[in-house]
Amino acid sequence: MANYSVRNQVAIISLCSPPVNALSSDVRRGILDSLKKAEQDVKVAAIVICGEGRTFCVGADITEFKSEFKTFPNLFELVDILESSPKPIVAAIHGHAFGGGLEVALACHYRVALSSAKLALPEVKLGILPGAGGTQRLPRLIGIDSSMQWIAFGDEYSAQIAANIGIIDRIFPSNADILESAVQYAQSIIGKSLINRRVSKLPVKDASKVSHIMEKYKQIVGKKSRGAIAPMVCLEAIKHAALLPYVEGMKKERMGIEALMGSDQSKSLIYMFFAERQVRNWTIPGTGINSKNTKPIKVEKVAVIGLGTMGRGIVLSLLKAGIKHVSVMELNKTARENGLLFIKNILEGYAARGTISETQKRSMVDALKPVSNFEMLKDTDLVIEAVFESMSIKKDIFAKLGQVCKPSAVLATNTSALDVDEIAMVTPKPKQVVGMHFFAPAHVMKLLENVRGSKSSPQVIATAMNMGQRMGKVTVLVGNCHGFVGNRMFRHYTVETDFMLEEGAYPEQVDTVLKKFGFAMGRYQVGDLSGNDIGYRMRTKFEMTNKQQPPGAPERERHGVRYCPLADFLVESGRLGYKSDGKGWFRYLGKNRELTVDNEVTSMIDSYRRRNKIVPRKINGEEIIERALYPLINEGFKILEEGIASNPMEIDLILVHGYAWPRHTGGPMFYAHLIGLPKILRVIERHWNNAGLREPHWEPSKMLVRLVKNHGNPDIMSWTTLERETVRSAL
Ligand SMILES: CCC/C=C/C(=O)SCCNC(=O)CCNC(=O)[C@H](O)C(C)(C)COP(=O)([O-])OP(=O)([O-])OC[C@H]1O[C@@H](n2cnc3c(N)ncnc32)[C@H](O)[C@@H]1OP(=O)([O-])[O-]
Repeated sequence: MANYSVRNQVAIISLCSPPVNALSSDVRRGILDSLKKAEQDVKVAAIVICGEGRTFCVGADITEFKSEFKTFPNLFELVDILESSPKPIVAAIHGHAFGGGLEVALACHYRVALSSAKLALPEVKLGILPGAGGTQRLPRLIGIDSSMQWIAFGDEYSAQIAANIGIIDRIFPSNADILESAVQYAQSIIGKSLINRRVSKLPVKDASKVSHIMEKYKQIVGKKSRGAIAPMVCLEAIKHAALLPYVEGMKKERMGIEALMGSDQSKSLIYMFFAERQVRNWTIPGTGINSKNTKPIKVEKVAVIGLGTMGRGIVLSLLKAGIKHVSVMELNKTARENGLLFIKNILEGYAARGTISETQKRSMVDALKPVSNFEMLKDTDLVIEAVFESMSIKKDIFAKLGQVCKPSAVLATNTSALDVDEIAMVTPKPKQVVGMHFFAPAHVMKLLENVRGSKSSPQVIATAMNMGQRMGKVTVLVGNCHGFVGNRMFRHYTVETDFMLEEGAYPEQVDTVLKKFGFAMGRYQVGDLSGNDIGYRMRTKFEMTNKQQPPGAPERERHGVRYCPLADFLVESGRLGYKSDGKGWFRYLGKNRELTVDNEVTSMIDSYRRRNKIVPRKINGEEIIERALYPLINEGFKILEEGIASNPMEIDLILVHGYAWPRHTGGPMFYAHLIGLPKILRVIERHWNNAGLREPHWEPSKMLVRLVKNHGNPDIMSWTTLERETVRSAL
């Protein structure tokens, strides 16, 4: 709803829909009713629209998208009604003016804001476009170029930046009373002509350059938002602002939003939006323990052990989260000095870019406390171990931590695959131990996969979850198993793509198909970037690499299971990727490290096929997608079945935020839901029937089989409940 009052000739319409004043049908109706009152009241000479509570308005109510166009006034009707008001309207912005909220503001005749306010048209991140005149009004205020930047990427901007380019007419200090300031401002413009204040009537300044600007953004969008439809539709809509009168442009905008709203990509992105919020409410499956009934312990002092790539990023994440005491322990002098220098340089960079102030930078540097022995960690609240991935080294460290740390200290390991329970058992209090699996570089990557050991106490879990949220991470709680959720699933993707190389595909073909699907890079380019030796080291642990095999051992089999040694040959011939002189699955040439196909790799694959008498066959894009992605989805169902993740959203967040799975498909589980579970199962069963135990990753998940058998293609939100019911009724 919207509240209405009048103060000294100024009518105040305040949006009131906690917590973020989304523009539900009630709020839109409230604005319209209040506007009518203000227009009819002869004592009112100007109008202020503001938001109650913590924010101005975050835009359309996403939960009402299905009925958005049906109820009067919908948003695009409302903005035109506002703009045509004969009385001047001032938008008073604090907190956020996002999406439809900013479009309402653009329809007002003046916009004022607190300096702390943030503005954005982020609809593209929901797979739609700013369909309430945003694509038509913004270019008339700030030009085509800036509008494409704002709308096609949906990023947020400070009120000051918005003022610099002409969106905001007056900025007030962040501690000012926005309503009071806006009312005074409104009084100052009473009686002024509205002729140049109706944005839809203004010309687009850089309209003549539209084709050139459009080309520029098409290129950027093509690279940055691979496979996403909405950014291109946004660009088209903005182009129409330059080429057509406002009314015609609005018709095009409407066509654009009608095409996008309800599309699979939009559904996926909206699912992601709610998943990112839902995941804060963690739960331990089958126990009744959850975020609502468990409190974290208070964490003031944190320690990080190890200042390698992971440790440095973790320290930076803690500093950014405002932790005032971060002990860092690295026994190797060079690594310690390099690590501290790296951290300080990054902080300098943040300060130079204005991401943090000089004062904040100084206090972050002051918070760093290098320590040289375990004794010095005795009053630390949370220790995060981030040393080399070796069970014996980690056990050594945890044994020492168990001796010196206070009993309430939370002891976390940043392992990416090792058994958290085994590590915990060397301490006197395994319930204090938890996994915190960060992703490199940890100060950049949004994902934190927290691992509950079988003994981790609820309070310890709550503390790790709370710390992740304080660091601004998408923090997902998972159970303890080899590779946890992400690495466990992703392994099948690499295994199966390598099998396709054996059978007839080439790395460039596989990568092209995966990039078309939406991955920023294909599986082989990612291998080259992160280093093909990483996987090799892992395979070495399980005695699987080519070099470890005794003479005469079958080349394409390990422990009775199908195996492709091509990745081993690559590493054993020194092709680790970017870092080995630009040689990996591909060759990276020149200053820009241009990716090129390398005949050496092609010959290696060809001769391997000849040696093994494999007759190559044509593998099409559909097969590549199915074989690369479906085994991974199958593993996702096994993870749900085992209670390692408590719902599909958690799995999807991990793959999207940690493994660059394209967000606009909603993650592997949502993608499976869109494709339809019966089709997914059919393909999995076909491969399983052909390969059997030689390819165990194709063994269908029992949960997937049960869901399809009993419910066909149930809604993703019901999967875990239906599974629980089926299992319970079978007992
Ligand atoms: C149709 C014509 C064209 C117009 C299109 C649009 O405007 S499209 C819209 C374009 N606008 C956007 O895309 C903006 C989307 N919103 C955001 O990006 C962020 O909310 C924020 C950055 C504005 C504030 O972050 P923050 O960390 O301070 O807060 P928070 O994120 O935790 O949210 C608090 C609660 O509010 C909920 N909720 C939030 N927004 C909406 C909404 N629009 N609707 C419904 N609900 C919404 C959110 O789910 C959460 O609920 P929970 O979990 O407590 O039950």
